[in-house]
Amino acid sequence: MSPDWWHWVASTDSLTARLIEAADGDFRVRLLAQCLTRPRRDEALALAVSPSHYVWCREVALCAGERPWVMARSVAPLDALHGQRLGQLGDRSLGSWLFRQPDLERGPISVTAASPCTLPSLWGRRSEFRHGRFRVLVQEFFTARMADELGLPSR
Ligand SMILES: C=C(O[C@@H]1C=C(C(=O)O)C=C[C@H]1O)C(=O)O
Repeated sequence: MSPDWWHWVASTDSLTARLIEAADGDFRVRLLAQCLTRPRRDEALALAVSPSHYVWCREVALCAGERPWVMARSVAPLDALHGQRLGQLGDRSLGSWLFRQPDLERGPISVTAASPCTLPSLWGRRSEFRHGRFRVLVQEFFTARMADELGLPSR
């Protein structure tokens, strides 16, 4: 992986904050879906939950203006979701809420070249955030559009 991509994929601070800066403030979260659903098999494994148990799922496009730079899919087990009021996030960034939690912990970031989302992406990463008993697996896929617009290499 090139150092330019490593700067994005391996960062442990808020991706939202980095995107706001890179997009010169013209950053938007486009909510694509927010629902209760069964996790994908790899998500169930990562969260150590049964694939038959429902999870909270949120899919967004993190955009510079109208142009998707990152596609994100976050899934959280329901048992510790109560009282987190994430259903009202709407087009506010999940990160803007996560990084306000004083006891936030972030697990290791795993990287993949695969991308299950529709838009072509060059790199994907995922990590688990914890805040008390609350856990959320956050998966982000960096699009080829972002690479083009930021002059990032193809790998
Ligand atoms: C975890 C963060 O939040 C980002 C925002 C998301 C959202 O609004 O659903 C999802 C994943 C992240 O890319 C972050 O800012 O690092």
